[in-house]
Amino acid sequence: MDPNSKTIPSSAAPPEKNRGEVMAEHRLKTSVAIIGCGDVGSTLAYTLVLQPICSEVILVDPKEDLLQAQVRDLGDATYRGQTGARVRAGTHKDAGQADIVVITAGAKQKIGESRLSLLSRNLHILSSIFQAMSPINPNTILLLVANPVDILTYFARKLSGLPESQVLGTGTTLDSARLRGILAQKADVAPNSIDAYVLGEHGDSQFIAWSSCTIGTSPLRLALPQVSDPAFKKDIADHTRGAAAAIIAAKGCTAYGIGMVAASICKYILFDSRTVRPLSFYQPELGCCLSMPAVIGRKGIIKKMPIELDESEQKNLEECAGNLRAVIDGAEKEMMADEQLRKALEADKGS
Ligand SMILES: NC(=O)C1=CN([C@@H]2O[C@H](COP(=O)(O)OP(=O)(O)OC[C@H]3O[C@@H](n4cnc5c(N)ncnc54)[C@H](O)[C@@H]3O)[C@@H](O)[C@H]2O)C=CC1
Ligand SMILES: CC(=O)C(=O)O
Repeated sequence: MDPNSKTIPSSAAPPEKNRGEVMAEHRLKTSVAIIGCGDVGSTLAYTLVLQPICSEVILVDPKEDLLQAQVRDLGDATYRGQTGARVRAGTHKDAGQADIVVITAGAKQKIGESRLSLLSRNLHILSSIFQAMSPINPNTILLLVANPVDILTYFARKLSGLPESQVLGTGTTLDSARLRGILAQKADVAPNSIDAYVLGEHGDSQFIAWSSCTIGTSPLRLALPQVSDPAFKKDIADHTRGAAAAIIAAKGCTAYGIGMVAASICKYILFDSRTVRPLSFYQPELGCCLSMPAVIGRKGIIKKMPIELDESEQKNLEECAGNLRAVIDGAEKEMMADEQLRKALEADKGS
């Protein structure tokens, strides 16, 4: 062989790629579809295009003028091309082929309204979305954001026909971020030095897993002795549970917190990062979807992470599951009375 030749001999094995190269190549081809580009969907899209998370963001919304305007505005934010992400409008069918489909479509709470009051409206929207996306990419990961997120995650699992591990809701990740924020203020440390979870419903029956909270490696009772006072714990829990209502009362929606939470979950999935977060996913022993700590990766929920709950937290969990189960039972009856929803549910039973 000519020693000066630059041609690679055909028998040479291609050089092995390291994990970074594999992930970079993978990132070149990854798409996140966002169904619903109102306040939450557009904030999520903005958060995604500012970080190197995916190569393409597909927006879907029946409000054509809003959709085109969001795509143009977000496109303007990508002009420097630092992350390489592109934004485009798509149909529900296009979205169903994406690597991740994030569902933010639906009604939102008005002042004083609870998340559960949105159920009937948002269940109809959810069912129509799955009909329009069908046939969905069997490897897609579905991330539910629209409320009531635990109940919609439960029905998305049924309506999509996807494996349980591929259907998850943002759940109490946002509530846990709020909890870490307030505990960080009280303890005068950075929020990322705190490990503290809100579990159960992303809603009124949520509870804090106090017994497992730590700051650094210190149990909370050592790092923040005020937690021995029940009134202090109640204030923290009320502050965390009431955060959404307080923000909505003043500005009409919450968007930045959930935008960051949902974008981070997309990143954990696409980077196969195996990060632990409290996500809403199906709990067979409880018969509903609610948030428990889980390991997230490229295939969705990789596994449930065990957590020790004390007696009162275990009671909270069971009460929370009982409430959610009662709402699911009521919604299933409503679905059976509604022709379109009944067909969607029966199609799932037949598959
Ligand atoms: N899980 C969480 O932590 C959070 C959940 N949310 C929930 O997210 C949802 C969206 O909130 P916002 O963006 O503020 O509401 P929004 O009203 O600003 O936007 C909703 C969008 O969904 C669109 N939409 C309706 N039907 C659709 C369909 N079939 N396909 C595609 N798009 C459709 C609407 O046209 C609208 O543009 C609400 O249910 C809200 O409660 C909001 C914040 C946090
Ligand atoms: C709206 C909502 O669910 C939240 O901000 O927690």
